[in-house]
Parts: sequence; C-alpha cells; structure tokens
Amino acid sequence: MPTIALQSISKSYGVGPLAVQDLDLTIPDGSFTCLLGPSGCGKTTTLRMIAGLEHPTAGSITVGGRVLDSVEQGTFVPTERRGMGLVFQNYALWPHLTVRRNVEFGLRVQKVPAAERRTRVDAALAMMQIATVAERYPSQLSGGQQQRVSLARMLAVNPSVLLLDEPLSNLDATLRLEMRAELKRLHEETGHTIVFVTHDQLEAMTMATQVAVMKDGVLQQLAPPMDVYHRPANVFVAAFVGSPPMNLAPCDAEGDGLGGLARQYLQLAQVGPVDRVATVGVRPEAVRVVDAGHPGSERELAFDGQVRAVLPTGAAWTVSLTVGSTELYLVSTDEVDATTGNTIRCAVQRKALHVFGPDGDRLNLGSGRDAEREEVAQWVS
Ligand SMILES: Nc1ncnc2c1ncn2[C@@H]1O[C@H](COP(=O)(O)OP(=O)(O)OP(=O)(O)O)[C@@H](O)[C@H]1O
Repeated sequence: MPTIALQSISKSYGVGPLAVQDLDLTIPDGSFTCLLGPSGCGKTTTLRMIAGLEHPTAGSITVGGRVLDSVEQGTFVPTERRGMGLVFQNYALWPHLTVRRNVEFGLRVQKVPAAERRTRVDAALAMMQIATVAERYPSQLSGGQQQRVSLARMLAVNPSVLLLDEPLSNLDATLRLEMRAELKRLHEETGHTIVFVTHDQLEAMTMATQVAVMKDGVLQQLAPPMDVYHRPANVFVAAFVGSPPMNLAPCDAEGDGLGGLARQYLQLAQVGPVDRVATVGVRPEAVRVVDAGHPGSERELAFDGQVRAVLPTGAAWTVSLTVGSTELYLVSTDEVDATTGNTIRCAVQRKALHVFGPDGDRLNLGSGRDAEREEVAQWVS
C-alpha cells in the first residue's frame, strides 16, 4: 500500500482544546511508525482518524493519492473500505469461539472459500506461534497468548496497514519484551505498514522505523528513533525520550550548576552566541567518570560532582550527583568506584552537549574556534 499522508489534520471533540492540531504526518509504505507521547496528547485520536473511526474537523488523509478523508471536499471513506487492520488494547476476542475460529472470523465475513481459509489461518497461527493452542477457548489462554490471537486474526485478513493501539499494555514486562521482538520480526518478514500507538518510549525506540512524538495534540518531531534520541527537536522531546532522562539545566550566567558551567565552557570554546542558549542538556551516558584533576579542553567540559547515591543495576551503574546547585545523573557500564559524599571528576564531550533556545527548540552547536564556521553561521541565522 502506498504512503499514507495526513495533511493539516485537526480534531475537535467540541469540548476542551483541540485533540489534534494542524498535523502533517507522512507514513511511508512499509514503515513502522510509532505515535509516542504522554496520556491525552492525541495519539489514539490520530490512529482512529486514520482508521476512519473518527472524522477530522479539518484537513485531509490520503493513501497513495486516494482521498480517504477530506473535510473540504466532504469525502469520507468508511472503515471497512480502507483495507486496514485494527488491534486495540483489549483484545476483543469472541469468548465462545476457539482460537482457530476467532482467527478465521474475518475471513468468513469476507466469504473466503474454506480451503483458502484453512491455509491462511494456519499461516497466521504459525507466524504468531500459537498453533498448539488452536482448539482452546480465549478463557484458557494467558494474556500474551490472547494478544497473539488478536494479532493473528488481523494478519489472517492480510490488511496492508496494521493499526495498533497500545496492544502490549496489558502484558507483564517479560511478555512485552517478547512481543516487541515478535512484532519487529513480523514487520521485517511481511513488510506491512504498521502504525503503533504507545506512551512507552522504550517500545517506540526499539521497534519503530520512525517516531512521531506528540504533545497536547501537536507533533513535536518526526524522525527515526536514533535521531529523536540523539538530536531531539526541543526540550520536551529531550526530556520525554530516554531513561534516566536527559539532564537538563537552565543555562544562566550566574548558575553554579551544570547550566552555569556549560555556559562558561561554551563561551570559552567560542561556539557561537551563547546568549541564545536557554537550556543545556546532556544524556546520562555521555557523562564519563575521569581521574581527579582531569583538565577540561576545547573539546571537553570537565567538572567535579558530589556523589548522592550509587545505584548499580547489574548491567550498569547509575550515579546521582550534585553539581553546584543542580542534580545530575550519569550512567556508566564500567564500575563506578565511589561512595556517597565522595567527589568525582566528570567529563562531557562538547558534541554531547545539547542546547536549546528560549522557545525550547534545539539549537545547533558550532564546532569551535577553528573549524566549521558554517555551522556557527547557521546557528546565528
Ligand atoms: N470522545 C471524546 N470526547 C471528548 N474528548 C475526547 C474524546 N476522546 C478523546 N478526547 C480528548 O482528546 C484528547 C486526546 O485524547 P487521545 O485519546 O487521542 O489521547 P492519547 O494520547 O491517545 O491518550 P492515552 O494515552 O491516554 O490514550 C484528550 O484531551 C482527551 O481527553
């Protein structure tokens, strides 16, 4: 199925602010697009509009140029004629039908001949690895198995677009991990276009080919997961994606914490008009523990921090630090040899510093005194 394009889509439910506001979103054929954001940001409303379960208040939705919705033209294609499969949080399985009959259900509705039905159901059961429970009823299955049945039911119908609304939210941590891998495998095997709603940033990061981060009905960033992580478009995205979250501090001249240190450092490194920087950010894993007295340099900010707590997780060490009047987290995969109250020396590479302007939008750091003046010029413009 060709690209799905949402153009200037808004949705009002008649009460409160717009649930979705002027949304432009392109979902390429074969992509795994995650709609990510906190509760109430408009993810489900967006998915339901793509499915034809809600009418937009303004804008248009097209698939490969075919108009599914256009408020201006008065066009609306009903859900059943959109060729999309839907899976919601609650699996909505028929309790009186076996797994096989549940999976077969959509094909019977479509009047698919019996022999083909069997082949397609067997394939869907095999793909979701639930063939062994085909003759059981939903009440005899675990939550994870029920989830797989609802996915198999959708796959049997072979829709070109899969719309999934928090389909893993009822599963325990182990099953969620398993199902993430399963969904990713499924996507790679079938090449289906998947639109997946989640408020779980880890889910989005691990599965998506592109992530649409939303807040208050407004798209904040649309980019591949690693770009969202390494180049967040604004302070909201920077804080929302990552665990522990990015360390963020106001970049004020008087501050004695991370923000103040970063400001002095950026001024010394002459990377651009530092006055435009309102907030500075650094990912916890970008803070390295170095030897006492380690000097800073043009390419590296170095500072002392007081250890508040060392939190080993087994795979890594999370350290909570006080730097001047601010708090900071660092994560290290090497053992951190420190105890509460100790002072440790830390270093952050200049390229690992994220800077944001007064409106919260990302600024591009220049590369310093000698090189890449163009980048500095961009930052100034
Ligand atoms: N049927 C409705 N009538 C009125 N307001 C609604 C309706 N459905 C959603 N809203 C409002 O629209 C906004 C967006 O809701 P939506 O369900 O799309 O958000 P969401 O990001 O999916 O949230 P969650 O993760 O909690 O499901 C919210 O403010 C919500 O209260």
